[in-house]
Amino acid sequence: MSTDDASTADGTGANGGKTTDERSVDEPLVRVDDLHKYFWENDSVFDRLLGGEPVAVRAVDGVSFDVHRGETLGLVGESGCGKSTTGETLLRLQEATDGRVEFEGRDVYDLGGDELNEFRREAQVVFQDPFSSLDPRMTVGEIVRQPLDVHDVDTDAERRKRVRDLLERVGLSADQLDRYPHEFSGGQRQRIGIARALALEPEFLVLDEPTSALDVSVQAQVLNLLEDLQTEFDLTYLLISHDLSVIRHICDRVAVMYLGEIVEIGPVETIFEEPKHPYTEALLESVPRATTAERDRDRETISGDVPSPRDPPSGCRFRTRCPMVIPPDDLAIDQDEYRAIVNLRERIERRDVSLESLGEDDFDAGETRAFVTELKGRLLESDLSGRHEAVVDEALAHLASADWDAAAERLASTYESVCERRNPELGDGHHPVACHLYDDPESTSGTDERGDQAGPN
Ligand SMILES: Nc1ncnc2c1ncn2[C@@H]1O[C@H](COP(=O)(O)OP(=O)(O)OP(=O)(O)O)[C@@H](O)[C@H]1O
Repeated sequence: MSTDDASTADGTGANGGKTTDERSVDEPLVRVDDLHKYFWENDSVFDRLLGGEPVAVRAVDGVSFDVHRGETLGLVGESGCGKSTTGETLLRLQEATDGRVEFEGRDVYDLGGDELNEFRREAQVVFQDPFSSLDPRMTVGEIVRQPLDVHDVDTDAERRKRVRDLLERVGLSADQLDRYPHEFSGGQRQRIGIARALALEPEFLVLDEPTSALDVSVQAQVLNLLEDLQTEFDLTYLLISHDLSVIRHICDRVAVMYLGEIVEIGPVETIFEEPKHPYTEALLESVPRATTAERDRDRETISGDVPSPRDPPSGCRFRTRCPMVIPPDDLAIDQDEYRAIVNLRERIERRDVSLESLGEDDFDAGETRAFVTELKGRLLESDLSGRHEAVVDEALAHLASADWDAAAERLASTYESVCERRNPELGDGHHPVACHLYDDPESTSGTDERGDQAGPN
């Protein structure tokens, strides 16, 4: 958690004559602006034989946020939504595809020479897996000392003293310097990883799932250690986690990520008590409940899988799983019925409906009716109300002649949602959310329709 006093020891003078306190108010330590990281994949033999264009995996697709001095910003979301790639790209461990990252006001991607070295000292990372991130052939002393050697910091004797101090500070004994990683438990190894990250006295740490490989009993100890170190060394954290209880324990603010984008950001208590985005609500709903009374309530999970970042849905990326997708203005329909028709539409658009056993082509009118009734029974769990049943019947009748496009168009013409046409913007302020449920009708009425955005090349 941030401390009230986020100032550093150097006092006044730097940065245009502002004191560090003034800087802490108006200038974030890290500023991420429209960051993109695409991985280009064209690796399968098939792809090469067909000579197809490489397909971008849009791991991070236009992410913007600030990290203020002394705070812990959490980055949360399901596996594969781009959290680690965001952390690694902003540290310049991966090359960005597009966008800008500033650290203390300087563009990280423009740094070279001494300035880059300094950034490498100031911004460090602690990885998830303390078993694979420590070199098994090095002693613990060598591991913690390595960054000091690489950056040629201090004299030999000072380095040795610093390593001993660091080990003690993270709760290990300086007598354990000559031992190897395999001689330590998971929690102790993570403490070694933290000591190594602190060796160069950084200002900023990316903590990438720092406790998720640890036993639950050890997790809280490591989180408490991270909190203590933050206060003692004026550290700023970006904490990446899929675990909401970890986020709640340690973060000041939370950014919620879905499929390469940030969908909501705000103070931790606000996000937990008054979530706005249906994805945030669904994430919170899917957390196991602490009390028996809470456990008795139905626990909802988020339906379906995260779509592929190679081909994300148009418009709002969560719309394919969203329990609150917005029907057209002129359509009176309840959400369950709308969701059933939206799902049916998607299957038809993907041609993911088996028609084989129903026969194909050359139906007469009576047979077409029977075809539609049979197909509807297979595809929909419950009956639709009058008007909607008629539209769905018309659409399914096109499938009797395997006219997939006509079926999809019939449904699109009645049921197309704003959620698929436009990608909602996150906006600014204390608690912004990227969801059309929160659109201001005045300001969005003239907005460009942006479906599947082209993104950077
Ligand atoms: N080197 C790579 N090449 C191709 N695709 C990649 C690469 N690294 C990550 N990805 C893809 O980018 C997307 C985002 O991955 P990332 O690891 O950043 O997600 P995450 O939210 O951190 O998930 P997790 O918690 O599982 O690590 C995933 O679809 C992943 O498969």
